[in-house]
Amino acid sequence: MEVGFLGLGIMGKAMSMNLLKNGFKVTVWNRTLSKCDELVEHGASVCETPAEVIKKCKYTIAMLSDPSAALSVVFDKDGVLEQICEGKGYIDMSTVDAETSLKINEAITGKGGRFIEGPVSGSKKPAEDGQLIILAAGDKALFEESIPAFNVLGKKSFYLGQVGNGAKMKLIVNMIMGSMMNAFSEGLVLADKSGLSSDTLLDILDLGAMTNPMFKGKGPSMNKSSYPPAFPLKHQQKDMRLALALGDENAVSMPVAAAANEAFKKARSLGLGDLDFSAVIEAVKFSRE
Ligand SMILES: NC(=O)C1=CN([C@@H]2O[C@H](COP(=O)(O)OP(=O)(O)OC[C@H]3O[C@@H](n4cnc5c(N)ncnc54)[C@H](OP(=O)(O)O)[C@@H]3O)[C@@H](O)[C@H]2O)C=CC1
Ligand SMILES: O=CCCC(=O)O
Repeated sequence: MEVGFLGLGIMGKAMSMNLLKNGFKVTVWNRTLSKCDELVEHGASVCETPAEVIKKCKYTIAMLSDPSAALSVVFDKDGVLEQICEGKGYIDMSTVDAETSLKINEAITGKGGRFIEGPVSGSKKPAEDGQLIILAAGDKALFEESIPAFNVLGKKSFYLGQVGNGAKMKLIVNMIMGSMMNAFSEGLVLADKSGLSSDTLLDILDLGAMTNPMFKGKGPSMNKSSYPPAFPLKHQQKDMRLALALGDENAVSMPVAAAANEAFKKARSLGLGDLDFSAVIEAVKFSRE
């Protein structure tokens, strides 16, 4: 199976590498073209524009930073829309809001192409290991045709119905994650400021009802003030912002998520946006100094 891949950031690079290792022919494009070099060394072909990738491949996956990037790659000059047509499928796995996904769906299907959204849960390591959780929605036949690729990229693929449902589900999952990360950060800082060992706190949490891979995976490095980016903080704040907008639309009061969003905004204003989202603990420390 031959696939195109647009966007080689932390996730896109790991996902496209995984497809290559599992026997897929992959044609890549990235805005900063030099980021394609490593993939080419592993057997990928490269194109200079998204339109060229779409022209070459029956199926193209995108993994881009945010709504504005997802829209620009489709609608701008040399973008996806210039070559999408009947017989071609576009699979956007970026985390965006439902409105963005619906706009892209309308444009793609208006040209005779097929579209699904497929945002993912899971970060850099699950992407490298093919252990993502795929939250797909849209054209059912395209979803089924994408299963061989999804089985390489992920451990489970959900089909959630109409376009927009995947985006909404993903934002809800990440809203919960961002709120949890804030509560966790406050606990670690409070333990430390109260004269307790935050490493011991991790051991205690790990033995009880709140044990989870996020606390277990990120806690030790947070206690060392180390935040190598797996999931960039700026993207987590984007997801909180989009989830809060979904709350607005549905008149759901979400004070916990709103407070978490403020902490992520504070962390961005401190210049921490490109670090891992666990760096939000620095905003908690800052507010207590
Ligand atoms: N990292 C993670 O753990 C996870 C991330 N996600 C989501 O996946 C998506 C990608 O995340 P991640 O790989 O971490 O992000 P990165 O910031 O590492 O990569 C972002 C990608 O988007 C491209 N891009 C940004 N703006 C534009 C634009 N205007 N036009 C074209 N391309 C653009 C970048 O290109 P360039 O290299 O030129 O800057 C890069 O390829 C995001 O939506 C994120 O929320 C979902 C699950 C987990
Ligand atoms: O969107 C990013 C999700 C990160 C994760 O699920 O660990």
